[in-house]
Amino acid sequence: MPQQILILDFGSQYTQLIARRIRELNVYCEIHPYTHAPDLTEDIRGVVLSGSPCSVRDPEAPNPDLSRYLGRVPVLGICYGAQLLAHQAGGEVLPATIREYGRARLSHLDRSNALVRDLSLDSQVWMSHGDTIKVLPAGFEIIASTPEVDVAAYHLEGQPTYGIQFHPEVTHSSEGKTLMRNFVVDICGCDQSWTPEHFVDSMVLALQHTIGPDEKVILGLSGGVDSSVAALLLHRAIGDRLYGIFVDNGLLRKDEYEGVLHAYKGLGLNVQGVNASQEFYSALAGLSDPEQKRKAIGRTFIEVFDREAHKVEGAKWLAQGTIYPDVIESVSVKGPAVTIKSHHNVGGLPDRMNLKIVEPLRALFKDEVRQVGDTLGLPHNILHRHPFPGPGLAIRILGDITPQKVDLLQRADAIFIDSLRQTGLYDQVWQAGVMLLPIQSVGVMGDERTYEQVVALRAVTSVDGMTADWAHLPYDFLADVSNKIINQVRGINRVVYDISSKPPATIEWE
Ligand SMILES: Nc1ncnc2c1ncn2[C@@H]1O[C@H](COP(=O)(O)OP(=O)(O)OP(=O)(O)O)[C@@H](O)[C@H]1O
Ligand SMILES: O=c1[nH]c(=O)c2[nH+]cn([C@@H]3O[C@H](COP(=O)(O)O)[C@@H](O)[C@H]3O)c2[nH]1
Ligand SMILES: NC(=O)CC[C@H](N)C(=O)O
Ligand SMILES: [Mg+2]
Repeated sequence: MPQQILILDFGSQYTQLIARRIRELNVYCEIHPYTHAPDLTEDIRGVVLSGSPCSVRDPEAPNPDLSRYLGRVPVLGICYGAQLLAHQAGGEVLPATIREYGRARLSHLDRSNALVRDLSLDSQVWMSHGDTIKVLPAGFEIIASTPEVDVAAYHLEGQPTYGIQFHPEVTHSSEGKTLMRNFVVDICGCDQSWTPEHFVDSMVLALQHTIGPDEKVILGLSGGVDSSVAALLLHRAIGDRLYGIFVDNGLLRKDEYEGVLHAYKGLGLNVQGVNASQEFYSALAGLSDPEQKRKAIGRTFIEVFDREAHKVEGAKWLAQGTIYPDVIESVSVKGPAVTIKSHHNVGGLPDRMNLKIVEPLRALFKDEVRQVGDTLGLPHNILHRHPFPGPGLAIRILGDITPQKVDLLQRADAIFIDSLRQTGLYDQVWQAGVMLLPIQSVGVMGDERTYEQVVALRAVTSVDGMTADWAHLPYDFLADVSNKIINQVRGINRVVYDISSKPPATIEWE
């Protein structure tokens, strides 16, 4: 196991950001819910306690026994974490007279202290709290203050235990990164060796160790980043004992099936293309409810995949492109979120297949997956491909699905995406696509009345797809795309642009 920082999660909205900041320092870290705090092991070099929506004054609030860490490795409490350490040691945490959300500036700093050594006076920090530490326990010293908050940061004398009221993990804390570096590198002594190259080398060894010398692995490939990077890693570890399966569900974009297969062959991957369009169309026939469509697609994926996997004799493993946010969400302190959309998942294979699961990307965030892909030589067009949903165009055709509608949408979508590429706008938006609406509208073309379909263009900016804003594409660009679609795609006489953010809308329309 690499050296690591343990992050105990108390349910803060910023916990993943703490992990992001530590990973950016090339130090490995893991988030664990406070209810499952692991024992101290040699690889754990320090512990960060996250913030929380709870108040330490509430008898029901999280209050785990931290004695297994305190005094033995450095501990940094952030916001709730800081309040909790002070509260447990006999200090006093009270509701603040004014609740503080937003910017503040440091007005006092003890620069002899390693945590805040190179911060500047007047540095902006981000506050988000309703409680405040009024009285520090014996032995705790203040190392930073703001005009509103005396105890903006503290240190327990003689021990590597620290607390900060503000949030160094958010970018609004202008020297937050420096503070995190001081803790992780100087105080915990981590050596910043967690790099993509290091990850590739150690993961290849680990995969060779886990997967027996004659065992075969099956992997569903989609042409997307996650499954492609997983494939390259596995290929490096076990060569042609990796069997990739790429399913044409009849819902891919124009020329995508051939293009993706071609790219994979070029990478030396052992990939089988399976044309199952008719099966998907049959399963979708007559369905127009979004959830029913998603479920039918998920079911058909499993049937096709199951059948194809059985053709690979001696397969022992199923590989999946699961990434870290998927893992964290399933063990989150906040519990499972309500279902907005049922995401299809080829991973849901029937138990009777008896395959063991291998997930080489489970520890990585999306941008780290891209860095690893880059290290492994994944071509730019796959590496920076916009995300594309597994159910494909079926969730961009509102209402029931027919091959004719898929064909219409494929042509409109190709014009939009090609135009984005040609104008260099493709890399500036996070995801783009076209929606085929279940309505017709009146138009006039060459003096004749038309009564044809409407499409909506969708382009968003985002960091992780959880929230998104509509992309402010230039009017001239939109005008050009609209013209091209209406002139070149027979059956569409009107183009609109979707200007909804997420939330309250979602990126896909179904
Ligand atoms: N057409 C397909 N054929 C085979 N497997 C598929 C197909 N579409 C999706 N999958 C499987 O479903 C998984 C989930 O898809 P998802 O879109 O979340 O990830 P991805 O396609 O690998 O990457 P990205 O998020 O960049 O699109 C994929 O990793 C892949 O294993
Ligand atoms: O693999 C996938 N299977 C699915 O069922 C699925 N549904 C939505 N998406 C993608 O997820 C992101 C967020 O989409 P929404 O804002 O529409 O929920 C966007 O990037 C969507 O394209 C899916 N990806
Ligand atoms: N961001 C936080 O951790 C807040 C801690 C606590 N709920 C407070 O309001 O002070
Ligand atoms: Mg995908």
